[in-house]
Amino acid sequence: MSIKPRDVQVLPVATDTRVFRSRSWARLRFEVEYALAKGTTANCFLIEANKIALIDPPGETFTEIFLNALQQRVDIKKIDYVILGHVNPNRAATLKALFEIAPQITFVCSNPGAINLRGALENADLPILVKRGEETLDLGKGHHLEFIPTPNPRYPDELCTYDPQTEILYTDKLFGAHICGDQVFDEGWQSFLEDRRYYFECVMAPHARQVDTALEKLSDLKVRMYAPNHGPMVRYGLIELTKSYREWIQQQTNQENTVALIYASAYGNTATVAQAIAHGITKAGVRVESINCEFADPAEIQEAVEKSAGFIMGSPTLGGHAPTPVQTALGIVLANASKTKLAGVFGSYGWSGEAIDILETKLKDGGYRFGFDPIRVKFKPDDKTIQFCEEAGTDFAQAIKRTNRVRVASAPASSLEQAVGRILGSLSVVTAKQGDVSSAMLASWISQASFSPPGLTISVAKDRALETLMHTGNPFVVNILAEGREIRKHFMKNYAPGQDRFAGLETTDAANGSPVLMGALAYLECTVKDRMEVGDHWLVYATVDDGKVLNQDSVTAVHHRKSGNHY
Ligand SMILES: Cc1cc2nc3c(=O)[nH]c(=O)nc-3n(C[C@H](O)[C@H](O)[C@H](O)COP(=O)(O)O)c2cc1C
Repeated sequence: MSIKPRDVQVLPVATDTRVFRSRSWARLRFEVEYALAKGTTANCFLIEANKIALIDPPGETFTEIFLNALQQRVDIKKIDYVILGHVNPNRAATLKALFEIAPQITFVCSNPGAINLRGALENADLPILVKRGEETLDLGKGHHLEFIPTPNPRYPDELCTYDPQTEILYTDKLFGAHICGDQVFDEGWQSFLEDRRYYFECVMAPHARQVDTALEKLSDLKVRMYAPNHGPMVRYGLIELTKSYREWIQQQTNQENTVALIYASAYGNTATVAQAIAHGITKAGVRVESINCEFADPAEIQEAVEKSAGFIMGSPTLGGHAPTPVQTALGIVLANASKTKLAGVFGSYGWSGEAIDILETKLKDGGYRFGFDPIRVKFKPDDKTIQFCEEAGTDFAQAIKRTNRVRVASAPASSLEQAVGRILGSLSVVTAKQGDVSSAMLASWISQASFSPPGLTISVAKDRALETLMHTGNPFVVNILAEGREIRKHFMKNYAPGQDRFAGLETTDAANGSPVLMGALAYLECTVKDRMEVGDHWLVYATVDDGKVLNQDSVTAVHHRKSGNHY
């Protein structure tokens, strides 16, 4: 497959305002938020009034092409301000290059942002205007900018910027999506909702409480457009997306069980692992309360731990130790978390990883049970590790739900459940593979849905590992089983996170790359066209692109059930 090269798309979007969309058509990074592999855009905005301001230059993957594109539109030496919605080490290369060309620049960011920026640029004397929420910045011609700090544990320095002249709210991470394309705005916004939802689940759901506070702060502004860091600008679907965000937050806060995810990360690797674990937890219907040890006060950590059904601690190893804020948090956890709470440990390290050992030993000595074995990730995780972490998170959440479920074990199936149980479905194994990541799931809720084009629907429980590979555009294979128990038994097992689902089975790759089970009766090569949220499942509609009967003599395995409340 040929992929277009990275480029920068430039377009005027409002009075005196232009967007620079640095585009990557391929997956940009191995982080769970990029897992749908639709590429992304890093959006930067230029306001040219009496003073010139640049908002959110892109990360180092784009430094060169971005600066070239910028130089063609504006004299970089005349830029007065660079406003930063958040500062991360990845942006440092571009900021350094900009500052070298244009030493007249004054940076504008939040207070925690200023600390990060001085560190990232290794320059204690950087000219920085700190915005705490009260101060404005007048660029002239009506662009009298306002600033709204919207901190959260992942981005404690997040700062939104509002321009009353254009009524654009520059939202940084809020309202983004990782999609690449030519569309600058969100006309036909419904088609972006699935990607925005996925982005929300990965980036926002683990700190839903803080996102709620941010929306509250922003709700008084008269906004015509959201200008997020990634994906299309939000103009047409602004009201609906804001409403959806509120609903998605509500879904999180309504969950019965919470896991406290307590971590620190100096360079972002441990945070990436945390995000993958968090996604695995939230997709299983358990809420995550993220705590960044560096920015949380002891009372906040104590309260989160006391309220949660389990806790997971993560730390990088720096100089053979866990950073001091992690050690302090560990002390608070040991003093306040009852022994019945399920525990977990993870961390990114370089060569020895002592911090992970310290967390493991102290919690073990403290008498806690572990929901998964300590996860040790060398430097940056790859996509297999991300999958592993996500599945470990799901297992952790399921263990918590099992422990806390009020058992109504002997309640007989109601007549409705018994009747629903009489619906028959052929028994199949759905398989999918993208890059190095593959998964499989036994499925009986599959129906033919259309004839032209040939299409089917599959119901996938939200906490299934396979669910991540079943988004719009993804290929997969339905392996229809013959009568007999062998393959069925293979896939009925409980799999450990990241475990190869296909070990010991004869498989081949279909044309779309997904595994075909040679022992199946027939297989269908499919592409996901749409998905709909139906209670605790996703209903996936897919077209069948190709298929083959592998065994003419057997009959289709059928799944007989006694109740519609069980598989
Ligand atoms: C100053 C410094 C000291 C480090 N010391 C150790 C160490 O003692 N042992 C180790 O295993 N890794 C060490 N590392 C590697 C980090 O643990 C590794 O880069 C990790 O990915 C950082 O995680 P983070 O991105 O979440 O901060 C060190 C890295 C730095 C920059």
